[in-house]
Order: sequence, then C-alpha cells, then structure tokens
Amino acid sequence: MTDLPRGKFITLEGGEGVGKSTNLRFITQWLDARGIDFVQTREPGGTPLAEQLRTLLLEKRDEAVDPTAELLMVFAARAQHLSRVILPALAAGKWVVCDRFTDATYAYQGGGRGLDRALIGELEQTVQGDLRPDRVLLLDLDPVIGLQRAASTGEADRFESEQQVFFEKVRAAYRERAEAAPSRYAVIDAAKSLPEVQQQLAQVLEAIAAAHG
Ligand SMILES: Nc1ncnc2c1ncn2[C@@H]1O[C@H](COP(=O)(O)OP(=O)(O)O)[C@@H](O)[C@H]1O
Ligand SMILES: Cc1cn([C@H]2C[C@H](O)[C@@H](COP(=O)(O)OP(=O)(O)O)O2)c(=O)[nH]c1=O
Repeated sequence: MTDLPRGKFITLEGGEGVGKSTNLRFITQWLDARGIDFVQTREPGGTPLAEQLRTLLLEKRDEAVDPTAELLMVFAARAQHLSRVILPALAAGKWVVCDRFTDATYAYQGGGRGLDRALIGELEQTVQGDLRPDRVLLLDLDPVIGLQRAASTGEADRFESEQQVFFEKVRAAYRERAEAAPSRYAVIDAAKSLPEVQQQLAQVLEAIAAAHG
C-alpha cells in the first residue's frame, strides 16, 4: 500500500454485552451532528461475501470448528471487507467506524482460543499491510456483568455460548493490547452508567476530530 489513507479509522471493541451496539448509535449520532462524513461497518462482515462468512462463523454447529480454520475465515472476511469497503472509504477521506476489527482476532482467536499471536501478526501484515486503526475504543467490562447484559438481547450465537473462562481470556487479551500501545487505545470503563460511558466516548471523539484538523 503506497497511498496512505486520509480518513480516520476508528474501531469499537470489547467482550459480549459491553454496550457496543448502544454506543455505536451514540458515536454515529455524534459524527452526524458534527457533519463528519463516515461509513459505519462491522466485522466479521461489511460486504455480502464477508457477511456470509460471518453467518458461517457465528452459527452453532455440531462439527467442532478448528481454531485455525476460524482464524483464516475471519481474515478472509477481513481481506474482502478492506478492499471493498474500508480502504475505498478512507481513501475518499471518510471516517470508518468499524464494530470490531483485528483486535477482536487477538482477543478471541489469540486470547480465547489460545492461537499463536505471531501467526495472527503474520496474517495481519499480509492482509492489512501497514493499515491499523487510528484509535481503538475498548469498552472494558467484567464478563460476568457483560454476559448478564447480553442474555437480555436474544439467543446466544457460537461465541456467546462459550464458558466464562473464555471471556476472561478475551478481556485479558484486549487489556494487554491496550496496555502495550496506550496511545492507540481509549479504554472505557463500561461498568459505569451509560451517560458516563458516553461522556468519555465524546471526549475521545473530540480529541480525534481535533487531531484530524
Ligand atoms: N453502561 C451501561 N449500563 C447499563 N446497561 C447498559 C450499559 N450499556 C449498555 N447497557 C445495556 O446492556 C445490554 C447490552 O447492550 P448492547 O449495546 O446490546 O451490547 P453489545 O452490543 O455489546 O452486546 C442492553 O440491554 C443495553 O441497554
Ligand atoms: C471481528 C471478530 C469477531 N469475532 C467474534 C466476536 C463476537 O462474538 C462475534 C461477532 O461479534 P458482534 O458483532 O459483537 O456480534 P453480536 O453483536 O451478535 O455480539 O465474532 C472473533 O472471534 N474474531 C474476530 O476477529
């Protein structure tokens, strides 16, 4: 990738039930109010093919899913999503707000499934080149509370059906990544009330917009 993208690339991350959907609405309203041109998308997914891969990844099945197969499907969807949606939007100067991205792979396939981080890093470099999110908004929450919140929002998919220990590892992996690169992550305490969470989000968005010029 020779041409550097011009728009801002923001991702929203966290375990199950941390409030991603609720706060995504807040973020897009905030951007609309500022007149910032943006594309809202999600992973796995974001294109028809990648959404089909999402369905395959999320649906519960009798056949045990090999963790490496899971990892490659996630990155297959990501390659398609990047080339069809994310890179063109950034090149056009738009912000991209993505519900999950590669940090979720480090958290779920790396932390949760225990796959080698170096392998994830190799795939990340192959699929993304030097592209990384400008800012990762990490909603951090004790999985016990997250799973209670998520239980009220419909039937559990294949990931949501994992045991609590899996989600403890997911949370730990997210936090580890944020601690290793604090300037790229905004860790938000999602146990706080919704107005408090959104106040923190607004502050982070203000800072990104200011840096954007
Ligand atoms: N900060 C918060 N405090 C209390 N409840 C919350 C908070 N944020 C979200 N919720 C509630 O938790 C549930 C799950 O939120 P949701 O946005 O669907 O999470 P996710 O998309 O991360 O699964 C919803 O009922 C939502 O209203
Ligand atoms: C992007 C990504 C998601 N996932 C998982 C995490 C989530 O359990 C699932 C989809 O997440 P999500 O969009 O949060 O779905 P929901 O709103 O139904 O909770 O995909 C991975 O395991 N690896 C990845 O790289």
